[in-house]
Amino acid sequence: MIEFNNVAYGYGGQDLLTEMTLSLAPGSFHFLTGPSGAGKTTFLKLCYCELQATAGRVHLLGQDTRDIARDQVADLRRKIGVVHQDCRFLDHLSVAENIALPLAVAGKSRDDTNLNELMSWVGLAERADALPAELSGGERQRAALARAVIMSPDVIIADEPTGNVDWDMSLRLLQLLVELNHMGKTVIIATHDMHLIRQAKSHVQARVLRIANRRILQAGADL
Ligand SMILES: Nc1ncnc2c1ncn2[C@@H]1O[C@H](COP(=O)(O)OP(=O)(O)OP(=O)(O)O)[C@@H](O)[C@H]1O
Repeated sequence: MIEFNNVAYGYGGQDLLTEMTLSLAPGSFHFLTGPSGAGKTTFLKLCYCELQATAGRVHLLGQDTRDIARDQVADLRRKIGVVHQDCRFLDHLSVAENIALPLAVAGKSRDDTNLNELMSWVGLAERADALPAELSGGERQRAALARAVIMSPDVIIADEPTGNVDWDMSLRLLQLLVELNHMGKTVIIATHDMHLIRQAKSHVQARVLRIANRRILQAGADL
């Protein structure tokens, strides 16, 4: 699903990440951890073709990212839902309209039944008409997750989804991501939160990737 073969990436000519070789299987659940500034967001960007490796090969959903033409990147990204660290919304659109935005961008019609189901699933049915500015941190994260999955992607990437929410909300977000994984989605979550990783153990077979010394280490089969 996601394969790295001796991949390196650096900003401004110096390698931030190097010698990354790994394979994330379809339907797998991975946490990505490591110190602040280690390169977690950078690694995730390589996983959704926001950045191109400066060395080595990255295959996403069977395609070598070097061979993907600019106009094909949008197609690929529709198969990879991303919850960004600083989830941003269009302030003048309602929560429901923001969540449905990827459909409009892709030129697809909006199915209100599906949208309502999705909003209920993330617990935002009552907030459909609210504006983004009126949402709490946890509601924003759940709206961002709903927006990331509205195109039914194969892969969900979440960058610190529980960074600004309390423990109960962290568990709720984790539960949603576990449910997506149980539906067959490949899930990758960057987090500093070791409690969250331990908590996941009883719900999902998760693996941990750790960035240390510019390299990605697989932390073994268990947590
Ligand atoms: N566009 C950029 N140009 C130059 N340097 C960058 C750029 N983006 C990130 N960096 C640098 O690369 C390093 C890794 O950043 P990255 O955001 O990938 O780390 P991270 O592990 O996700 O950090 P955090 O846990 O704090 O979010 C940092 O030193 C950062 O300043």
